[in-house]
Amino acid sequence: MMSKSWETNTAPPEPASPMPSRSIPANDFGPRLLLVDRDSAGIRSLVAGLSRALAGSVRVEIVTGGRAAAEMLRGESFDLVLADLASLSDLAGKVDEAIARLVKLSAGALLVALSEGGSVSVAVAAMRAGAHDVIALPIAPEAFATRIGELAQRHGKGQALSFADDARPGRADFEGFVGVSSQMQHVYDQIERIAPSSAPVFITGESGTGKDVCAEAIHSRGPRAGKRFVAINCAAIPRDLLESELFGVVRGAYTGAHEDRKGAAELADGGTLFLDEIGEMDLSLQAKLLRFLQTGTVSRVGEASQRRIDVRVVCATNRNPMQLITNRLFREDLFYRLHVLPIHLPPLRQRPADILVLARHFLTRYAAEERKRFSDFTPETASLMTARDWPGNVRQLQNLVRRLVVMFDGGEITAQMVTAADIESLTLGHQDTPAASRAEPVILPLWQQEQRIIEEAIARFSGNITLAAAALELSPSTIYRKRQAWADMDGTRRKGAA
Ligand SMILES: Nc1ncnc2c1ncn2[C@@H]1O[C@H](COP(=O)(O)OP(=O)(O)OP(=O)(O)O)[C@@H](O)[C@H]1O
Repeated sequence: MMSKSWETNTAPPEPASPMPSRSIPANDFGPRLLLVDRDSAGIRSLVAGLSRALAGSVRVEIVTGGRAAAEMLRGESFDLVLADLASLSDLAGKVDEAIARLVKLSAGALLVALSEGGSVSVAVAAMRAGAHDVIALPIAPEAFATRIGELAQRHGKGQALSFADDARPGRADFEGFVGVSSQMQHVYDQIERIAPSSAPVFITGESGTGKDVCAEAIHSRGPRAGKRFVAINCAAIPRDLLESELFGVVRGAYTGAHEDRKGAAELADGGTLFLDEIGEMDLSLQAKLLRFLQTGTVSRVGEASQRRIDVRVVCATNRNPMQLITNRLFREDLFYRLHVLPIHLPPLRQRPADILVLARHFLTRYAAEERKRFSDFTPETASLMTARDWPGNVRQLQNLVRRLVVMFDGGEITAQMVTAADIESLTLGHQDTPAASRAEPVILPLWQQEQRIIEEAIARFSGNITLAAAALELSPSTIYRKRQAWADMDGTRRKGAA
């Protein structure tokens, strides 16, 4: 087996020169990287830069070819496997087969494929076979390190693949974000690094992790800060209206178009256009968005002429974009146009250091708003809060603290108070059922139960979706999206019955 290794905290190799062959260090506390390549100076330079940026005594093993990689993976475990797709042909004839074999052998490692001028279909095949990501080469060393850091955070390898401290003290807040964790420091650094560029940004993260906050931070930190930031939520606007909301409309283009109107893209000219919940955009509008990104021009609905527009596009989704592509709900070509600078916001449960910091921040803010005096959380409550999973992320924590402040008069927040405030959200929508119907419960499909709970919450707040969403710890856009889906299902059923 052809293999070499180096340890970065002692003697990082010169980027373009051959790697020194070293024995494996006895002291083995840092991350472990396996590079599978074809002796490519470009790739080795990237890996040398990455390993210098990582914290700890990084050990890098290099093998040429997929078979050697498989052999290495059978005997040792790694934190990160970087596989140049062009070097795997000796392992299997097809890229997906080779990647699938490496994935199987590298259990627990982050597996990233590198593709030099590779086609989109090869990248998708590698992703489908289990690669965590495919990075197209060439790429700048800094962007490469950022991408690996982002993937490590996303796939729970943030601790093993943490970046060396750059001696700057951790920031407790940043452009609307509150959070001291190393994961959030990484997010702040990424925002600072990408803000000056005009390239599209693709933000991913579970609902409530702060994707809107992130988009605004990118705008505020960049050279377009003096111009407009225009956000459009692709899930909240009915499908038929989204095109005119995005690109504008001329008078008479359709019934109800009473006047010429600019769309979000035109309004954002010179500034930033934020496309939230991009995964919900339908395929025909995706084609128009792609054309806009390719040409930099828009046509209002009902108008033949083109208008040139200069916007920076930032988009966000809480869905897995690769899954959307696989299910043919999102165009691959549009994805690769938008996915130039990716940022992932880690869920709150993966950054427990932020939970109390955020809880105290919201307590201070809402207590001031409600003119009440709260001191702090009791130690027992603090550990209870830190141990929770927070599936609704920061939004759920924020709503809970807001309810606590509204429900209680002040003082120290106890575990009992938290439980009481929580029960309120859990029992929302439950009503006493007559004994007879309790005796023979009818089990409705999950979507119907969900629909009932959501509609009851909306009714309870007199039709105010924002308040209903807050009580249910959902985003308003999720409610809009679900209502649209139920309406579509209704329409389909009616058509079927006719
Ligand atoms: N790190 C943070 N610090 C302070 N507030 C935060 C942070 N993250 C999120 N928030 C707050 O949590 C709420 C939800 O954030 P945001 O709307 O940005 O989430 P999201 O990821 O876009 O959610 P969704 O996908 O449901 O739209 C907002 O009120 C936001 O201000």
